Amino acid sequence: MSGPTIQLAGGSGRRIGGHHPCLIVAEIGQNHQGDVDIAKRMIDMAKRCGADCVKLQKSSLPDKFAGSALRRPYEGPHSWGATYGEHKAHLELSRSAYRELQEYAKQAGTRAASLVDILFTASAMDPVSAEFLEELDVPFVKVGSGDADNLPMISEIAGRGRPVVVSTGMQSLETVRRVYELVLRHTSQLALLQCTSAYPTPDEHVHLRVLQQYQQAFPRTVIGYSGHEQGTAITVAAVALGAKIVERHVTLDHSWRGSDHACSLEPAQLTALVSDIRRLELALGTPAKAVQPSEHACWLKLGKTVVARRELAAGCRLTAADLAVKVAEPKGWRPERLNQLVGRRLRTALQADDSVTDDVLEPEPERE
Ligand SMILES: CC(=O)N[C@H](C=O)[C@@H](O)[C@H](O)[C@H](O)COP(=O)(O)O
Ligand SMILES: C=C(OP(=O)(O)O)C(=O)O
Repeated sequence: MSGPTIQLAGGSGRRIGGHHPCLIVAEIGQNHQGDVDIAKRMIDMAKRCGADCVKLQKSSLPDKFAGSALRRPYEGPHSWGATYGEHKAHLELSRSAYRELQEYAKQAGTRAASLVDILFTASAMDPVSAEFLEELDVPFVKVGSGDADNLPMISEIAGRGRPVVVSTGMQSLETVRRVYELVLRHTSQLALLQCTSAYPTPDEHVHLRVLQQYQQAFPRTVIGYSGHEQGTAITVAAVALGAKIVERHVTLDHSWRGSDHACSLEPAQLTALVSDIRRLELALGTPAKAVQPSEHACWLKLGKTVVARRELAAGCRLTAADLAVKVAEPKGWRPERLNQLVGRRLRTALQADDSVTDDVLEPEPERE
């Protein structure tokens, strides 16, 4: 069974889920440090490393945060202002910057000498930003974990029919089920991502097996993974467990100021992640067990065959004690059929270690 798929919007023509390659999303988030030029460098980096999509986080600050949250002091090594409001204002890119970056992403393929562009989208951090992303005609709207229980906003987004990808950090299975049922009332274009919202996430809090739980509990949707752990191995494993979208924060430098850099992938890691996922997809193959053409050379060199255990005269009737299993030339009878040789008569004499081939045997007597 190939499983549900989503047709991405915005003219990309791409599908995700089913047998389609895993969509690899490079989450720029706010790692652009509030600087459009860094965001552009990150788009080019993501394209060069082979990611399918870049993603930012769009907020309208007074719509995402109450005054109390904007006024709270925010001091520390990752802060860009004395209050959380100042910090977030520094990191928020304007609507015109988003338009500029969307155009820039459209040309990313050309700059990387590739025929394929990189998809560009963002998470809608509030309903006003969700409307803006609709205007931008993004391939899908991302709903981050902080909004996974924001059913009013999710309902509005799903009502517009554009594919929606919901991360489910900080949520219970019951909440995720509500999201699933709500979105499916509007559209089938839904993906649910297992996520743990801890930066970085301790390995024991990742729970990749939730992917299997989601596949069973939410069979009509595409399942994926948004990771905040360190390194790439766990995200590759998520694909082995069936994730059809993976999202990871990316950075140009782990040591930069900002809460997300520590769990973000630098370019070499992103390249390795993409290459490992693509190798894994090939390696997952099909459930059909079959001898592969590439195994032939090994079989010729090391495959076993039935041989004479000792010198045997022409005309003798073979017993199990006459036969052994060894690597030999030429290939003769396969060891799994050794029992069928017992009672057969030899047409030609054999030396010890000679292969038992069809042409050393008298024809099998006709059965009555
Ligand atoms: C839950 C959620 O939105 N998480 C986002 C996505 O993973 C994060 O990127 C946050 O925006 C980021 O960690 C916030 O950091 P600060 O509070 O230092 O701006
Ligand atoms: C918070 C976000 O995502 P996640 O919950 O997947 O980290 C986001 O995309 O803005």
